[in-house]
Amino acid sequence: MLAVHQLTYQYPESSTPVLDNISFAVQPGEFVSLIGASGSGKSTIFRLISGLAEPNAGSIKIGGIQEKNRLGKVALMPQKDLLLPWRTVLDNILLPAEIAGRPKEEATRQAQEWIIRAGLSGYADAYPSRLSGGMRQRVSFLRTIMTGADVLLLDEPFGALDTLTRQEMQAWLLSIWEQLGKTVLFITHDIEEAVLVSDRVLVLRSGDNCVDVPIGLGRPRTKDMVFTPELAAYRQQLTHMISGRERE
Ligand SMILES: Nc1ncnc2c1ncn2[C@@H]1O[C@H](COP(=O)(O)OP(=O)(O)OP(=O)(O)O)[C@@H](O)[C@H]1O
Repeated sequence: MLAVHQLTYQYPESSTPVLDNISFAVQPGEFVSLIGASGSGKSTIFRLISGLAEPNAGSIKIGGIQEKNRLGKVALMPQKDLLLPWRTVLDNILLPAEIAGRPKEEATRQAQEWIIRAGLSGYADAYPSRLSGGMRQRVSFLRTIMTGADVLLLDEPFGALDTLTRQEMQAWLLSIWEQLGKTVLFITHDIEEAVLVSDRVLVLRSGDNCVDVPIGLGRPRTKDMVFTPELAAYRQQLTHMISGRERE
């Protein structure tokens, strides 16, 4: 579904490339996390995949096709929810449909259905200022899926949430992902979260290619899995990989 091949990128202001010869692939319907030290280039990969910047070398294919304009095929959910404060929940969610010129009635029906399935019943006409952090992220996610894109790029969506809300949102995201069947690439700083939600974890290390770690935990995932020895072993392996200690 998504194939990144020998990607290299250097910011014009910088003297060294932030990404050097990075390759990985994500299969249709997979949930893959991207982890790595701060500054290793995770958000830059998202900028390149979503077409906000062009790589210096390498290729990005969606569904086997390399196209400059990837809008509509991939959707980016940024760290900050960027909800428009003057629009209601429903109107925020409808924004991508409006931009794409989709018929309003059909898009509204779809958005209202998602509002119910996402546990936001009764909030369609509320303004973002009335919502909790977790609710804002749900609205932001629904807006992302209303683009109709097959590949969703989620850039640390739960980074600003407290632990309990974060656990709730992880379970929520997995249940929606199971209904949607979309391909997800997910950036997180939280190794436990990466293991708990993913089929595979990609570890990005500055000046190195990324390492692919398949996660053999069964599905559905439950929050109690964080207490299992399997998860503890993955946590240790990934922590060592990020810090480079597995080479010692
Ligand atoms: N617009 C820019 N111009 C120049 N350098 C940039 C720009 N944006 C990011 N960088 C640099 O590129 C490197 C990678 O940044 P990026 O945001 O992709 O990393 P990240 O892994 O997502 O980091 P974090 O985990 O802290 O969000 C960093 O050293 C950063 O300072």
